[in-house]
Amino acid sequence: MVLLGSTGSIGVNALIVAKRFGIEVEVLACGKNIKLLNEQIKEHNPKVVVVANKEDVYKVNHSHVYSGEEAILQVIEDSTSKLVVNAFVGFLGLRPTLKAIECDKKVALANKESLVACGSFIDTSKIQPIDSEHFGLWYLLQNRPVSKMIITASGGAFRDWDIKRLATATLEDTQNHPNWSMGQKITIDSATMVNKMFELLEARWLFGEGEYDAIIETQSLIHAMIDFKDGSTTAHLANASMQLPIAYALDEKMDEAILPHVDLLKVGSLEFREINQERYPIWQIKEDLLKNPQRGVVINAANEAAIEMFIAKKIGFMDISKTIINAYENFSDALPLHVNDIFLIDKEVRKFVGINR
Ligand SMILES: NC(=O)C1=CN([C@@H]2O[C@H](COP(=O)(O)OP(=O)(O)OC[C@H]3O[C@@H](n4cnc5c(N)ncnc54)[C@H](OP(=O)(O)O)[C@@H]3O)[C@@H](O)[C@H]2O)C=CC1
Ligand SMILES: CC(=O)[C@@H](O)[C@H](O)COP(=O)(O)O
Ligand SMILES: [Mn+2]
Repeated sequence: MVLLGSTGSIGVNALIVAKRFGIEVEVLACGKNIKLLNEQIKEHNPKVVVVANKEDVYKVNHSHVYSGEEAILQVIEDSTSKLVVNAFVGFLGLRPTLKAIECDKKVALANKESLVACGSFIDTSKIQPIDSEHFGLWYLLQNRPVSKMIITASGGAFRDWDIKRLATATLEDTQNHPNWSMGQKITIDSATMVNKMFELLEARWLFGEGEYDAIIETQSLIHAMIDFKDGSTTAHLANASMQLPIAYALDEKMDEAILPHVDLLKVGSLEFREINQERYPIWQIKEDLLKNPQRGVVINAANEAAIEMFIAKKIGFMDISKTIINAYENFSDALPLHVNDIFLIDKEVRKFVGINR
């Protein structure tokens, strides 16, 4: 397989699963964590390696090392693997997703920003999602009429904070996720509830038009539920580990125990909450966005630009959602008609956010 983002939270888990299934690793690509990359090279013996920066190439213990975005695309094109695992974070992951599909490879897709920004131009028949909620929906779907698909949210780091304190939340505070250990960006997205908004869009592109919604389940043991037209509701429960969705994305014939079952007697009770617009202002645009999913490119770009400013301490935590909503309103008529428009709109939105902060 080709593994993009090998040093991240998903990448590390993907290598554990690949080793267990005896899947050969042809390519490893990452950003700046060369120490971990060198350990991965030793253990997985890839044919080719790609890092973000030219200055790091000499630090990598391998004879075929390339750097930069163009090299990633070239390496995908040259690879013989039929599977690309895309675990890059952010808009950076989109071109590799498009390239892998163009090369007729199957994409095990963790990089949700690809679908959020460009879902209308992505052939989802080539994609197996690595996201716990979409894996849950995929697992539950059967040939019966569906009334609604529901995904769950943990509520993120601030679900129990007094709302008045949220404006003062720091980057460090955002990283205090109640249930999952993930990369920095998605953990911020979880705290703002942008992650769940992204996941509703992701679901819309993966499973088609229909009713989608999200609720909070505080332990992240239920990942997805389906309301069927007949009045039945089914739920997907699994312990909070990405190794299960990854295992299915890597091996369709998966027939072994990956996780211990959820022990409901130990769990005792589950708590559900509504997603409140005062705590999570991004939820104000949920209905409109689900009616206009092609506008995901705007919220993705505004979110990435706002997070950069939050990390640089130029804006506060609650300004992230404000920035996204402001950009969403300003770019109300931005309709991508071609895949190239996605890259143009992305650039324009980032410029707008930079000027209007
Ligand atoms: N973590 C999770 O449980 C889940 C994650 N996802 C999605 O999966 C994706 C990855 O998330 P996660 O693993 O948490 O993120 P991480 O931040 O942990 O990992 C991101 C990976 O991308 C690499 N990377 C970052 N910038 C560059 C660059 N410029 N060039 C090349 N590589 C780069 C990083 O390299 P390095 O660290 O070496 O700089 C790292 O390998 C995201 O889209 C996220 O939303 C979806 C569901 C669950
Ligand atoms: C593990 C996974 O799939 C994440 O997307 C997770 O859902 C994030 O947690 P939140 O539910 O807090 O957004
Ligand atoms: Mn998820």
